[in-house]
Formats: sequence, structure tokens, C-alpha cells
Amino acid sequence: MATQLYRNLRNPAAVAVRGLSRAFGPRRVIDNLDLTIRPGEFVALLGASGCGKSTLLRILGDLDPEFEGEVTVPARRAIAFQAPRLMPWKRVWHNVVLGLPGRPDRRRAERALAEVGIGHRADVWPKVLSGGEAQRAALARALVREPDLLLLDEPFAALDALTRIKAQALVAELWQRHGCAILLVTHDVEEAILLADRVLVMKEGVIAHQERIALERPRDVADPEFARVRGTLLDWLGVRHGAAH
Ligand SMILES: Nc1ncnc2c1ncn2[C@@H]1O[C@H](COP(=O)(O)OP(=O)(O)OP(=O)(O)O)[C@@H](O)[C@H]1O
Repeated sequence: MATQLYRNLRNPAAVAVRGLSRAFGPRRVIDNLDLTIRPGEFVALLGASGCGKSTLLRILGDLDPEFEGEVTVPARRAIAFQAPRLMPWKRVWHNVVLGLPGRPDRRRAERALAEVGIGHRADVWPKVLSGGEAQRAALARALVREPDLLLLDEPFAALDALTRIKAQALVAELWQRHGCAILLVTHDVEEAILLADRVLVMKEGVIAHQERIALERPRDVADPEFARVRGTLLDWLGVRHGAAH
């Protein structure tokens, strides 16, 4: 019989998933999937649209209890989505600490906002923020929880190219400073190779392929090894040229 288990362990893995399945009606979107992520590891998850990446992330974020299998995640985890999902009736600083126990801690929010480069936006309403700033606020809201596991669901997808590059650099920096494990869902193969220790390709409900990225950081897209890994991943995604959209 299938088991549903959330255990909150710090070690030895940040994430341990065994025999995970999730169906919507007759369709098994996740089908007996196994996955381990080490503490502090940066993992990127690629896969065709609709293959179940967000479904997996939602289960790991405790947002979907309707699964079968065994899921072990750290007690402290945070999730950020493509849309920043800020509450329009709370000022930016208040959004950052919303849901934390105790009185809203403005100083704590300001520290987190300063860390993502928008300390000066603490007092404005969310609607005033640019897309890049709103996404930074969402990152601050995740980081203020001091997560051992940060789940990122296409956080840069709606950003213009330049803002996106800056946001990627910020995430790389925050990851190095905080040392949390990250699972990043992205459609962008280059983004995955630039940022991650390991890139997974999800297909037919399982992790069909993985590449360990041995390149030193910061990474160079012109490096022949980068090109080789990109080619292999595009093959797994069924895309030989261009982006994996
Ligand atoms: N609550 C739900 N009810 C019914 N079907 C769902 C539900 N959530 C997801 N699905 C279906 O499960 C499949 C996987 O969805 P999911 O959002 O996980 O894919 P994805 O890989 O994240 O896609 P994308 O890259 O386009 O965001 C899709 O076919 C989707 O329609």
C-alpha cells in the first residue's frame, strides 16, 4: 500500500523522495519518481511544458497533500513562483514577513529587502514595484524564513533579458551566502547550466536524465564543456537548436 509521509530531517539529504506518484484523474503526472537533493545543493529541473515540474515543486513545498510515496523535506522550506504573489493591501516590508510568527518585524523585513537590493522600497505598495523589484521582494519573503530548502518555480520567466541576468546573479550570490539547497524549475537550459550543481530532465513522470555540472563558477557559455552539456540536455528535451520552450 502507498504511504504518505512528510518527515522533517536536516540530514543526510535536504530532499529524499521515494516512489512518488501524483495523478489528476486517469493521468499519472508523476509516476514512481525518486529524487535526492543534498543539503546546500543547487539543482535545476528542466522538462517539457506540462510534464509535472510544478506539481513536484508543490508537493515538496507542502502545497499538495494528494500524493503517494515517501517525501522527506527540511522543516524550513520556502517557495517562490513566477508571479511574485504579493498582497496588494500590505506594504512591501509587511509582505516580506507576512505569516511569520509574532508581531510583524519591520527591521527583519528591511534587512531581507536590503539583501536583495531593494531596501529603499520597504514602504511602498506592491503595485509600485517594477517586475524585477517585485520578484526580489518575493525572494526576500522566501529568504527571511531562513530556509534549508528554497523552491523556485520559474522565478525569472516573466522578466526582461537584462533584469533576468541580474536576478540570476542575485540568486547565485544568495545561494552561496545562505548555503540552502535550491530546486529551481526553469525552461531555460542555459540558466540551468549557469546556476546549478546538477541539472535534471523530467519526462514521463520521472527524472529521465541528470547532468552534473563540473564547470567552475562563474560559468562561461562559450566554454566547450558548457556547449556539450547544453547539447546533451537539448537532446533529452527533444530540442536540438534554440531554447527548450
Ligand atoms: N490541480 C490540477 N488538476 C488537474 N490537472 C492538473 C492540476 N495541476 C496540474 N495538472 C496537470 O498536470 C500536468 C502537469 O502540470 P504541471 O503544472 O506540473 O506541469 P509543468 O511541467 O510545471 O508545466 P509548465 O512547464 O508549463 O509550467 C498538466 O497536464 C496539468 O494540466
